[in-house]
Amino acid sequence: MCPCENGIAPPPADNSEMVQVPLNGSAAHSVPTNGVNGHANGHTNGAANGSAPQARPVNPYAPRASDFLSNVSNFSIIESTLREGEQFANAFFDTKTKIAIAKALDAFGVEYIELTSPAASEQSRRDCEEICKLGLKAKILTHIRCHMDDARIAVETGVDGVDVVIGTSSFLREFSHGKDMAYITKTAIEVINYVKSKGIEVRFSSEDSFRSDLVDLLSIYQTVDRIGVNRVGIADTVGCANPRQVYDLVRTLRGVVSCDIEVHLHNDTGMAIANAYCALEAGATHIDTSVLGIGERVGITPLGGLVACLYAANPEYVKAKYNLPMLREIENLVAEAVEVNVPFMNPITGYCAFTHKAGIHAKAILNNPSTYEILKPEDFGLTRYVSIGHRLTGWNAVKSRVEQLGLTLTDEEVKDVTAKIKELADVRTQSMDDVDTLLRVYHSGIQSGELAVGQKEALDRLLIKHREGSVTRSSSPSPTRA
Ligand SMILES: CC(=O)SCCNC(=O)CCNC(=O)[C@H](O)C(C)(C)COP(=O)(O)OP(=O)(O)OC[C@H]1O[C@@H](n2cnc3c(N)ncnc32)[C@H](O)[C@@H]1OP(=O)(O)O
Ligand SMILES: O=C(O)CCC(=O)C(=O)O
Ligand SMILES: [Zn+2]
Repeated sequence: MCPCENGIAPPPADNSEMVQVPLNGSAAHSVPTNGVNGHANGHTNGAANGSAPQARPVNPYAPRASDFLSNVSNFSIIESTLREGEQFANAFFDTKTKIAIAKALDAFGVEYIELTSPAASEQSRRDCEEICKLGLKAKILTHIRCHMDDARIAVETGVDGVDVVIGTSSFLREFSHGKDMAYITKTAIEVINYVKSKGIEVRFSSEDSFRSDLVDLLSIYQTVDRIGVNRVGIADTVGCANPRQVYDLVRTLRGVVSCDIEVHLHNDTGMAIANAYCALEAGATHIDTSVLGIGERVGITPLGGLVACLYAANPEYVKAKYNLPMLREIENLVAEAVEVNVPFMNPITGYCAFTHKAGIHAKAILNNPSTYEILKPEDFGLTRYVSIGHRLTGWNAVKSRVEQLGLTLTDEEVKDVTAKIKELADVRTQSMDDVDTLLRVYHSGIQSGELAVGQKEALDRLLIKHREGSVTRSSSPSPTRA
């Protein structure tokens, strides 16, 4: 079976159907670079496969030093699984689970953890206090309405900061809270001054920013900036924005306020990661995430996807900042808590994230993983796989398995046995055991002289004999980690 077919299961424990390929040595991972991003000292492996070393190619798309506004390599994550994530339809986090998630996020290294409003319920308030007492490295924030009642409750919980939000679009002004911009501004000033007077951080955010009037927005952001708010937030509450709109709004705001800029981006049209990236390029400083992106409707920028995207831009920066091998554990923890599976195509941790299948890919990957990988699995504590028991396989992938099994075949013989794999795989995908058995039977036939290249009937006879038990079976060794 194709490893991707059953999209929600993890890779088979015995690695059947896949070959693990070496991560070091001649297969060293390198990424073409212009020298600005973290792969500056990477090296291509032109010598692999016997060819001469090649000049390092320049990547015209890597971040440029001239992007003076860009914070792609200078940002903080506000992790909102315990706030926005609690708004996911399936979410119910008891205190123990909230603490486990908060500790895991802290160990991963997120800079902020945002918690549900203590005004939401008595238990929410108690949980907020509990998490504040854990002594985590991450700063603890809570998220409230722009209202003095909520602010008073929030500052009593022991949080390091309060995230204040109020809708500014005509939709929300008319159908949610019913307040005009003058009232919103007046209340925002009162709440911000109050929170500041308690000596903790305060952020002011306009909900539904992209459907709000630009003049209203800039005017209120400028006002709160002048009174010393720590951050202003832009929220794509309905997930309607595209990367260019995000870039433009953040870029404009960057010219208007001197405080930090946070973005909160919903994923209704699948833009949340791209939008977050563009926000950083335009000068945003803080990105809201949740594990697996959980939140209202289809949620917000996922932590893992954002990390993948920013790692691709600057691996060394992201590796130094976060404990990347923890990502899988955190996603599994949250997935279990909200009773979902990690999606098969999830960046980094998806079932097939590091599985290579087609023969053309497999050959190149075996020579140099950078050919078809922008993320190094080992940086995330994960392993690369090459799947070979299918009709898209190629002789180079098969040769690598032959060598892993310690068998000796000529290239011509490997091509011959590859043709047999394809013939069998035209009927059904071959498991790793099936492939290994075929390779062993083929090898012993060649050794004993019962078989030569191109003798299809002789090979079929040997396989039937093997199936009938007249050839001693030996079990396949599990592929070893290089
Ligand atoms: C886009 C977002 O995700 S914002 C964050 C959403 N988070 C939450 O809603 C937290 C969980 N919510 C709750 O527990 C409850 O909704 C509470 C405790 C906040 C309020 O509960 P209730 O008082 O029963 O009001 P209800 O939820 O029905 O309506 C929201 C009220 O807040 C007002 N409101 C809505 N947004 C805001 C805001 N940003 N700032 C100030 N007031 C607001 C509404 O006008 C409405 O007021 P009303 O009681 O005068 O009608
Ligand atoms: O507080 C914010 O910035 C965002 C609030 C929110 O969840 C949203 O607008 O979708
Ligand atoms: Zn949201």
